[in-house]
Amino acid sequence: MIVKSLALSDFRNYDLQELSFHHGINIFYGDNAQGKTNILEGIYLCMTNKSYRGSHDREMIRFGKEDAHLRLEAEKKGIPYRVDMHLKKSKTKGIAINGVPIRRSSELIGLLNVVFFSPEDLQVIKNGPGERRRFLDMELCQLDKVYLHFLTHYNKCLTQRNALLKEIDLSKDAQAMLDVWDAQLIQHGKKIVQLREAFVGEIAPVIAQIYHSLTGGREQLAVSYEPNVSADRFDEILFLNREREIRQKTTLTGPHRDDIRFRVQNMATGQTTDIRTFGSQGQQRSAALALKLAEIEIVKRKVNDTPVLLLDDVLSELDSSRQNYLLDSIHDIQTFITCTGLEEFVRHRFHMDQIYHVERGVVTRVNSLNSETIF
Ligand SMILES: Nc1ncnc2c1ncn2[C@@H]1O[C@H](COP(=O)(O)OP(=O)(O)OP(=O)(O)O)[C@@H](O)[C@H]1O
Repeated sequence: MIVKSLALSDFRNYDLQELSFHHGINIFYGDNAQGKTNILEGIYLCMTNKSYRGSHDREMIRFGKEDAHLRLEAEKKGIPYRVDMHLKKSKTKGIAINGVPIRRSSELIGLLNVVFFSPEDLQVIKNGPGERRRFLDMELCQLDKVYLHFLTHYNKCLTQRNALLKEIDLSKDAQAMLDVWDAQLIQHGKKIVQLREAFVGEIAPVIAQIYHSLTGGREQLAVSYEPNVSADRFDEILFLNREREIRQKTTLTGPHRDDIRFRVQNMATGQTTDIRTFGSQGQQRSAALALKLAEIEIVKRKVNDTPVLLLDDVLSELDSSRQNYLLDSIHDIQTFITCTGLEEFVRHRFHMDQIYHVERGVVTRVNSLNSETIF
């Protein structure tokens, strides 16, 4: 799929900006804090209803304004889509798809497919399990509406159950209320565990294959799902943990405590290491890159079309062999890259289809490169 255009008004540091894009590689370059990431954020927001940075709607509205408007035109499998978004300071945003307002924002999710890659994603292996769960959730929600449904209900239920645990005594009435929440937690939690298990099972061999070629066959990566509790034993373990949860006033059992394990085997020595805690920075970065590239592959398989790729300042964080690997892998995908300068692109002869210069919330198309633009 491709994003054809984006129009922003009063979004972040943009007053009015209209942009059309190339179906290949689009580069946004400029100094720090000029508005490059804001463009990617606008694209991502229109495609997923969420800010990749986790910002609230009101934070994305231009300082001093009450509303922001975004319009994105895309094409998926030859079918055109238009997303209009109206962000409001103190009300929920309005969204229309092809001119028709939607009642629930979940209707937008999964319609268009995007993969975002930022320097923070390179930390996903070494950071805490919350980041790895976030990866699972973001992927699964885009690919599976059923997952989104279970996750939303599970999270609501978890919040209610934790609120009850904060107040609960051991009286019969309170325990009966807990039983009600437990039944729902189990019902939705089991589905989440099963869907995560299937997803990791599918993505693991793809990650392994990419990692293998990234390391020139020297290392093998095994990725596995590490559920806090298996779907079969959820009821039993939740019941066993009840007293402890009442004492600690929080839910200790369930997929909100899951993780993904990354183990690397050195082919020469046979030694296996859990790279979440013992990996070198290089191993953790290669695994994170493999994870992102596998994400693209899985979207391609499931949707039968390529996702759009957003690379936010990520190339400068990779060494040249990983840069080359990444850029070689994405030749058939519409890509948006932000960077502070073009020097590296020119030096390594990386392919660029359209270049934009970003300065103080104004984007201009660069039609020819000269030494002034590059250095
Ligand atoms: N709601 C807002 N209203 C107006 N300006 C904003 C708003 N939110 C952020 N900004 C401005 O946007 C700019 C940051 O933009 P952005 O994050 O896109 O930078 P960037 O060009 O990607 O920089 P870097 O290379 O440092 O990542 C800052 O100048 C910031 O003050």
